[in-house]
Amino acid sequence: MSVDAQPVSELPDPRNFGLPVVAEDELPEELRTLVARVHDLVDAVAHTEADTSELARASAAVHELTERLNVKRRDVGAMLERPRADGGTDYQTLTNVVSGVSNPAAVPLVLEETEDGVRSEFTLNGTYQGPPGLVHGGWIAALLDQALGSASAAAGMVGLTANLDVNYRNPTPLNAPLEITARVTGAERRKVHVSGEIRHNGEVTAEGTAIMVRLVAPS
Ligand SMILES: CCCCC/C=C\C/C=C\C/C=C\C/C=C\CCCC(=O)SCCNC(=O)CCNC(=O)[C@H](O)C(C)(C)COP(=O)(O)OP(=O)(O)OC[C@H]1O[C@@H](n2cnc3c(N)ncnc32)[C@H](O)[C@@H]1OP(=O)(O)O
Repeated sequence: MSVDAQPVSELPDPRNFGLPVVAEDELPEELRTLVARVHDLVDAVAHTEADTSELARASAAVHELTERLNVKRRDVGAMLERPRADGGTDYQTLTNVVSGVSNPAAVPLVLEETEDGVRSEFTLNGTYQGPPGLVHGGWIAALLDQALGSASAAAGMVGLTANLDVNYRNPTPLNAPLEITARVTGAERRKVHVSGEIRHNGEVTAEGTAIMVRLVAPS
């Protein structure tokens, strides 16, 4: 495969796409704590066997809380801006459902840059259940999509997924340590070819390839 697309050193500025940007240090620690607690709450609700009066009390409390938080809402599409170790700037969608820092539904997946791409270790609780005790295949695809897109972005080539191909090799367990890795394998014009895997105890449970099509900032 030919590699004739030169990676750009800087990611495109989301402001050029009309998106609001939030600096990482503007994000209060209290929000991060709330996100982590609501993440645990979802798992608790999914699995609770509390009695009906307890359920009614919890339901009223959550409803009241939702109304309070909705009084002041962030724009959809807000991007989180943070400095990179190499002096550049990294951007992430703040509410991304797989890795968004402010999204309690997110895994959350914290992808670190490696020599050849990106990598993360993570564990999925019962919220992500598909077959009994196993991770839902759609979420496996979402995790791979995120890692593949991040590998492309880490190489300076931010794009949208045009094509995603996933093979499920072995069941992916809940509540067990998992590893995800992804890298760019080639690029031609605006197409970026990426591949990645999810592993449990070193064994591949799922692998994926994708074609990301690089974004062109509006002029
Ligand atoms: C939105 C602004 C964001 C600003 C961001 C700034 C900074 C962000 C920084 C970091 C982000 C970090 C990480 C990102 C991590 C994860 C991302 C998650 C990824 C997703 O979750 S993303 C959601 C799902 N995704 C979509 O929502 C896409 C819907 N779709 C489209 O929006 C268009 O379809 C598009 C844009 C894909 C292409 O459209 P287009 O008009 O721009 O390009 P065009 O058609 O000319 O194709 C150009 C070349 O791609 C080939 N090509 C096209 N389609 C193909 C296909 N299906 N299969 C194989 N090849 C294909 C053609 O054959 C041609 O190839 P060739 O050069 O060889 O002729």
